[in-house]
Amino acid sequence: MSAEPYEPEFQQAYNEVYNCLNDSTLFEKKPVYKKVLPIVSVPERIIQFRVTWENDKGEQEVATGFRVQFNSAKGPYKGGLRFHPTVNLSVLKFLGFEQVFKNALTGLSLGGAKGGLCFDPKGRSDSEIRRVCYAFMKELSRHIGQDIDVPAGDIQVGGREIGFLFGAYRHYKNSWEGVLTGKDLNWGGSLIRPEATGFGLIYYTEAMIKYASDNKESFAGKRVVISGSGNVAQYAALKAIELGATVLSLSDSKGAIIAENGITAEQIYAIQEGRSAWKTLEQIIGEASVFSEGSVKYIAGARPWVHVGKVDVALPCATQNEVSGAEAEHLVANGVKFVAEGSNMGSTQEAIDVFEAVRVQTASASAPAVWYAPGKASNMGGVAVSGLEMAQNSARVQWTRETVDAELKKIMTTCFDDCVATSKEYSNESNGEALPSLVKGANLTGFIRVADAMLNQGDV
Ligand SMILES: NC(=O)C1=CN([C@@H]2O[C@H](COP(=O)(O)OP(=O)(O)OC[C@H]3O[C@@H](n4cnc5c(N)ncnc54)[C@H](OP(=O)(O)O)[C@@H]3O)[C@@H](O)[C@H]2O)C=CC1
Ligand SMILES: N=C(CCC(=O)O)C(=O)O
Repeated sequence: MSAEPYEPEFQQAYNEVYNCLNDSTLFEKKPVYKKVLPIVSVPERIIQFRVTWENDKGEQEVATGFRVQFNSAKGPYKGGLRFHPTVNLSVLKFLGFEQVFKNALTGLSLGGAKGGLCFDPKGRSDSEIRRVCYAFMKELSRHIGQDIDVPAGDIQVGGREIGFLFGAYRHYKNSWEGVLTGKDLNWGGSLIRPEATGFGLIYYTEAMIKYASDNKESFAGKRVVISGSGNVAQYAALKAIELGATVLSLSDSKGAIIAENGITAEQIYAIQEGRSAWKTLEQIIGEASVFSEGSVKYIAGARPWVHVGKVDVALPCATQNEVSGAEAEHLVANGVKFVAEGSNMGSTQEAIDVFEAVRVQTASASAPAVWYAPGKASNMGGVAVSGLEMAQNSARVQWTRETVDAELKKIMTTCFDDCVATSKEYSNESNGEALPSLVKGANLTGFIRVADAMLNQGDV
């Protein structure tokens, strides 16, 4: 498929799905699906709009906003909003395309979408962020609704932004409805939603560890390298520590922190607090008392993958294409056994090829192997709990923390089982001893569910 204009991120996301479907027996066993891919890879609707506001200096600023409503065959459009200067149509089409199949993997009635604004909120006041959110929602509110399209957070869209966006929608539409997820607990939010992506990533990875070790191993004692230091990275690190792992790193766009003896929960809370004031990791570890003993080092301009020694688990939790082919080779050389993405398309195709090549070459499932999970499966916990928030909103109730966490864990482990089963069902690999391919299993499972809905409803 040649995408015009040049859209490298979307092309990469499309190629991954295309290659997984073609490198399996799916089209041989069920030829009807061949005609679906060209259709499902075109968004149902793309909305692009001007956003303008007064900044803190009283100057008028302008930026371009988007909402890519990719597919609604399985439910209302559902997906995050990203506020970042790298936001463009290629990035949002890749994110929306991933979201279609990710949301299908939850087993919930959710379509796929993604949106955002080409804008850098860093260092801006709450008041200016509010003005931006109201200006953004002034247009977006024409195109969304609890049964139409339900946005949520993503990079640099967190609880504060969801609050302003929700208030804007309520004022513009005179309607209180579950039109956004990630809301505050005091007005329709769900317990566990802030933690959901990170916790779900750990639950999925735990399922990988247990399967590959015949239930003999868990996170306990594992050395874990994590990138990012935002919402996903923080809660993935906290849950990994709770399960007995040693978290060796976190990072941001300026550099990485490395702790050979592990980062503590208290240090993660200090990072959480510092980031809310737009502080960088370097500033935080230089100022917060919990870092004063000096056991954590900062490396400017670095990603953590090549700065940790022996490692068992790698969890990319920052942004797309944050693990290169060379970094993947370094991780494999340093003993990594499990790679699971918290970020969307966190690994380059070259990195995926490295991980998958080691998996296939493995003589037997019990031998040391590298097992890679794509974000559409392993980071699906966020949108899954968003779906649970929508269910609570529809029933006008709020479930307990334990209920939501148990449901999240069940959704993640069921998704893992589905990926394994589908990979085995449509495998064309001769090495029957190798671990199943989770990237193929995830893409085929999500695609089949969406394709069946589209075929049933006359989309194809
Ligand atoms: N929030 C959610 O519900 C979900 C998020 N995701 C994905 O997880 C990833 C992280 O999202 P989230 O934690 O919510 O976002 P946050 O904004 O909370 O944190 C993002 C982190 O990634 C870093 N980062 C962002 N862009 C870049 C870049 N271009 N280069 C290097 N580092 C970068 C940020 O550093 P800095 O602060 O310096 O910019 C920050 O540490 C994204 O890929 C997102 O799409 C996936 C599923 C659900
Ligand atoms: N940013 C998210 C969360 C989307 C959602 O909760 O609707 C993602 O799944 O990438």
